[in-house]
Amino acid sequence: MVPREATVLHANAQRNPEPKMSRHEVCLLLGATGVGKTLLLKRLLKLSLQGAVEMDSPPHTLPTVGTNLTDMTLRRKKLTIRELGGCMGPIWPSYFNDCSSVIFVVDSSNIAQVSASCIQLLSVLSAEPLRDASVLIIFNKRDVHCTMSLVEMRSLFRLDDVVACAPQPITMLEASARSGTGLREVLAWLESVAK
Ligand SMILES: Nc1nc2c(ncn2[C@@H]2O[C@H](COP(=O)(O)OP(=O)(O)OP(=O)(O)O)[C@@H](O)[C@H]2O)c(=O)[nH]1
Ligand SMILES: [Mg+2]
Repeated sequence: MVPREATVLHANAQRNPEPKMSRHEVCLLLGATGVGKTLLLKRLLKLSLQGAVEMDSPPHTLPTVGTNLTDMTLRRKKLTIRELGGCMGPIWPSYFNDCSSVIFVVDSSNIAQVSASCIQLLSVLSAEPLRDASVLIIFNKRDVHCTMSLVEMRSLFRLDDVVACAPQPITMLEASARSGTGLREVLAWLESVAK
């Protein structure tokens, strides 16, 4: 049996949606399997707590089967980040109602997966409950060699048109959850959406 990340599994989320979370703002962390969401979350939490992260060997992660909730306090504002495992893709929309922001992670080193991720991104951006959400697209794994440049990816997948047509305010960032590049910018974006 495949070991799994310790998560809260809501397999019946469509039939029995969770009660509304009134605690804090919720930011959804979405993206295909293996793009680096859990590692990113671990790094961001450490960075928010310690102000710096030692980028030695990255902590081990396992595929998230279910959801992974992390509370953060950013400049005295509370934010809950809810990672939805890539394998949960078909039921992501069950979680769209109670969030105010979305981070969508793309593995920019996996060119075969990028086009599928862009299609997934389009369906997220066109979801009615997310109409007013702030959106951050992270091109992760920029530490891996031989990846396409962000300019090439934007042009190949017409990302500038996608962003221009979307109703949401969208920010795009390059990052590496492994090396730490771009994580401060991600944290600054989270601070801007936390209330
Ligand atoms: N080189 C490199 N590897 C990364 C980076 N981010 C994550 N990884 C690795 O990618 C693998 C998958 O990372 P996870 O964080 O578990 O991926 P995930 O998006 O949470 O996957 P699911 O939970 O299955 O949806 C792990 O081996 C990570 O160490 C990065 O920026 N660079
Ligand atoms: Mg995960």
